[in-house]
Amino acid sequence: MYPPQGDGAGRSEAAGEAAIAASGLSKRYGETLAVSDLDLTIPQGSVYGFLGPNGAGKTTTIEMLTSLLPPTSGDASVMGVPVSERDRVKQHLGYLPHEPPVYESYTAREQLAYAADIRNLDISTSDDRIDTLLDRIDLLDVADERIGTYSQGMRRKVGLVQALLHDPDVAFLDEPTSGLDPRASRTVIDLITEQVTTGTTVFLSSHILPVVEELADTVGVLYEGELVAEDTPTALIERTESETGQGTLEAAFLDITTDERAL
Ligand SMILES: Nc1ncnc2c1ncn2[C@@H]1O[C@H](COP(=O)(O)OP(=O)(O)OP(=O)(O)O)[C@@H](O)[C@H]1O
Repeated sequence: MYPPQGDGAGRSEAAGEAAIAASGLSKRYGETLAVSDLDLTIPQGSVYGFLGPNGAGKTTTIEMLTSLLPPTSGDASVMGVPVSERDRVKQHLGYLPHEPPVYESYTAREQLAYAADIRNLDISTSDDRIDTLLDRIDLLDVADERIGTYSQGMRRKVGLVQALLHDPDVAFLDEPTSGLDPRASRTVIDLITEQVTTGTTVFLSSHILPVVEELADTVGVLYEGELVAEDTPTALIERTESETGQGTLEAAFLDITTDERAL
């Protein structure tokens, strides 16, 4: 963690534990079974690409894994901590949701200082980290301008920095490159790659399949609430290539979510 905080639980204390584990995880909204009997074991320091068509249950899954939404049934843990223990789980997490939680009236620097304060980060080191990350992501020049004046892509980048600020054990990133131009997208991909080299586990949900193909060690495909495929990007592509005739994750995804293959 950056710096060590909370109950002291961190990557070293959770050595050997899966970063994310789920068993029979399900969520029902009335008649809708949004997530059905999901099992996951995601090792520390890996990138898990989480794919699925609109309405497949990705956001619902992420909200259960980040302790924001109680499951209807099943269990899940992050770094060995059950998701029912919200305060403890939150200490391990960074989360970039679909809508980055930022205040329009704050500057990026104020927003990130506020996030650091909430996380009880040491101010002298967090100020340096904020500047380093803002520079890394090409926002340093506008760091003292109000977020209300930012483009959607710039807000997304602030949200990403906010999610990574405390060097989390596990980062849940929902569409980190959505709305970014190719150069900004490349910067974000490189930043995520660097973060993973420090040991952070990334749970990456995105419809931008070339980004998932590049970053993910393992890809899980959710279809109507069920995990219908899980493998390395290469294996998923090879498995479907004879039918699709194309060697891309996008072609594999379209094939898998058309005929709903079993694991
Ligand atoms: N609060 C809610 N109340 C009732 N139904 C919900 C609620 N949230 C989600 N759902 C339903 O659960 C299912 C899964 O939704 P979810 O938002 O998890 O999908 P998703 O994979 O994140 O979709 P997208 O890619 O469009 O963001 C959908 O059928 C959706 O309508």
